Amino acid sequence: MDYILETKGLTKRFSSETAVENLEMKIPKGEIYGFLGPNGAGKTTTIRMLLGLMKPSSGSVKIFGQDLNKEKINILKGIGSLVESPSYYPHLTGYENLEALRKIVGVPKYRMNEVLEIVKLKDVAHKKVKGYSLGMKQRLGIAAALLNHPKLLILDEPTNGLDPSGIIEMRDLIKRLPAEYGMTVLISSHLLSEIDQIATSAGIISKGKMIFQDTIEAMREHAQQRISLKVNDSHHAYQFLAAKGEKADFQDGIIYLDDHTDKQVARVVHSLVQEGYSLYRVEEEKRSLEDIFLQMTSKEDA
Ligand SMILES: Nc1ncnc2c1ncn2[C@@H]1O[C@H](COP(=O)(O)OP(=O)(O)OP(=O)(O)O)[C@@H](O)[C@H]1O
Repeated sequence: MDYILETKGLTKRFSSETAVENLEMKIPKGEIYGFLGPNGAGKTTTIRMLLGLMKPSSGSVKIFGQDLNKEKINILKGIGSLVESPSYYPHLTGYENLEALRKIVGVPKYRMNEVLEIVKLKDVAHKKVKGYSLGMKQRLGIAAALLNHPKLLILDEPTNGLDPSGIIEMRDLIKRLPAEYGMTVLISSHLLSEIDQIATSAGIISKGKMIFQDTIEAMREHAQQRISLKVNDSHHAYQFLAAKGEKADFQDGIIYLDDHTDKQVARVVHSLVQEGYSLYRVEEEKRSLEDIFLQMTSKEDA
């Protein structure tokens, strides 16, 4: 697997507590990686270490296949980030604020219009920033982060404090980045629903430890409990499935399938129909992702 970012045993201890403990973060190239955890879980501390803003107590960070400790300047050239709400000169326009940053980054002027186009701020670029909504200010921050054509974009809670329309705009913007610009995105959030809607893979951190890391589909599969099948002549249908070695239960005339993937469910349905059974219902008894998330993070409390 081609990881654009990989940490090994990443740990940060403050005098009284361990904020990040033995983190093995793996971000595949081209993904939107949702870094999810309750407030105080250690997301910002991790992100600060990934950006070289804070020194780890132990462990290492590899980005673009290079060690952050050794190749910091080179690596940071390929990263764009939005870590805190950016501060602007309120009496200058969005364009003028961005222009000041462009000069620091040292990219050609034509890049200004490109990034304003990406974040959809072209129409308001010549208005003063003091009239911008928080969402517009955040998108201007992303425009600045995109100036140097980053391969990796790191966003710490970019939707915090935004109103619903601001959240939708931000979400749409982030979703376009991998496909249209070949970027990989790391986005942190304390809201599962947000990660569920934006990310393609996810890591869940709780009390400084990574408690889950996989694709979003795998995370959703965790939320799947069991499939119930309502069939005619259900007792015989159950015996037929059991004889075939399916992991199934039978209760009150209903057949339940445990731990079945979509493909396995399709296979069971197909074989029942082929055998001549009438299938009335195939239903999923589902715990919500939110339940799973709460369960995972509260387990750590126990
Ligand atoms: N400079 C510091 N000195 C001491 N403790 C710190 C420092 N920075 C963070 N911490 C502690 O480390 C833990 C993790 O904090 P962190 O800000 O990384 O969490 P977070 O997941 O980003 O949460 P939030 O979303 O609330 O910012 C917290 O308990 C916090 O109090």
